[in-house]
Amino acid sequence: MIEDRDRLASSEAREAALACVEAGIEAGRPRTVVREAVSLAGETLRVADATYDLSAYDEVRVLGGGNAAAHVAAALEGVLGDRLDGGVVVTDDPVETDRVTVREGDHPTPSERGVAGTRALLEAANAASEDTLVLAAITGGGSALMAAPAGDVSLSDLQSTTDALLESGADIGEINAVRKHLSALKGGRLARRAAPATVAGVILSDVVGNDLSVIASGPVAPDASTFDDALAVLERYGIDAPDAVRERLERGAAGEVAETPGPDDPAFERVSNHIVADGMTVLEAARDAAIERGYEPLVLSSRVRGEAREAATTHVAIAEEIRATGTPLEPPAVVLSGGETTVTVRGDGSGGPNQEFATSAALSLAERETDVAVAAVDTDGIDGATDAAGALVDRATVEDPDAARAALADNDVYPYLESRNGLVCTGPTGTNLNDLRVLVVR
Ligand SMILES: O=C(O)[C@H](O)CO
Repeated sequence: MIEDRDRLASSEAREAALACVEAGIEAGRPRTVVREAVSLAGETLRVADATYDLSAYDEVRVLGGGNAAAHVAAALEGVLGDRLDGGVVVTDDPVETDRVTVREGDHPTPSERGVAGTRALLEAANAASEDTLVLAAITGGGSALMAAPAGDVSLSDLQSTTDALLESGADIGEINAVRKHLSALKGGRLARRAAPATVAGVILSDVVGNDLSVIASGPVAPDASTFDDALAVLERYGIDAPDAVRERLERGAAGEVAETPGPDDPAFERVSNHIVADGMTVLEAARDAAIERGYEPLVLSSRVRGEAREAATTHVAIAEEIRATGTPLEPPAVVLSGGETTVTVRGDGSGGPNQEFATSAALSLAERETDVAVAAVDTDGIDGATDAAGALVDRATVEDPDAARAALADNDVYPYLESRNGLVCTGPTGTNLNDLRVLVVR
């Protein structure tokens, strides 16, 4: 899965870090998690801990979107066979499917083809009736991919607002509070379209804490955020949004545009959402891979957030303590964490949160001459808007600390890591379960 793996695995610690990354991503693939969570026995469809009697429905359709949505659709086809009637998903990682129509969109910035695919998705939702069972295939990346600008908001308004939000350092809950209030689908509006169909969400979470209303902006989940919240996010991060965006949000805050549906909305009477994989799925598999190689594992948290370069120095401090005093565990050890760090973009380069994490970690390791291998990847294989999943570094990565500092200052770590043979490239992995960080302490 990892390109040029032999070159990257130049020491035992680096090899172990790559093995943990591969095991984590593999465990989070839709074909693995869907087959575990969804099964069919006669007329009874099980989705996680819920069961659905298929004889009660005229049709079963898959509707949804996200980086891994086509893989989820294909896995559902594998389970349901000819009991599945069709459906539509919007994704940037298409795979061949027999019954479900796969429409391509773009991520992280929404695009024209994403809007067209989402239109088809909304039409399919409108066509659902009370005799339809909708399996909602929702995965991370869905907010950008399922683009449905509402009211007078244009696609280009949506694009510039999305780009500004992504560069602002706002967290995903804040970003999606805005996106939900500019959309005809997000914030539970897809469920409203599909009502009175029965909806079973088959969800892969890339959101820390698994808030259903935030994952892919919660197309089939009740939404507690408001137009006021969305305006507050623009204010907090100084986002200069286009006029149509600001006008819609202000009109909504004044009660002139309907709010997103909340938990008491009848649209959710027949909706249940099931998280079939999340960051912990990845961490547990990475932990098992570490144990197999004779390392003592420490799963720090699946909820690490904040500025990537700062999170890195804390992670390195933990590895340093393990080496120096055997606290909280004796080496050889593997420290693992998940979650989603962010980058506040001040420069004008290319990179992503995992690449900035790795560069900052490498700088700390070089400064302290600490012998630890650090891998940091986005499990979808796309860190930031680059073709790298992340990076693998150790203290030898940084020969010239000023060059590493300059790359961080300019948010331009991709070329720096490329020149230091640090980039980890996987291509799109078919899943999206947030970040994975692995520190191998020998
Ligand atoms: O699409 C999104 O909103 C993010 O990936 C979080 O799910």
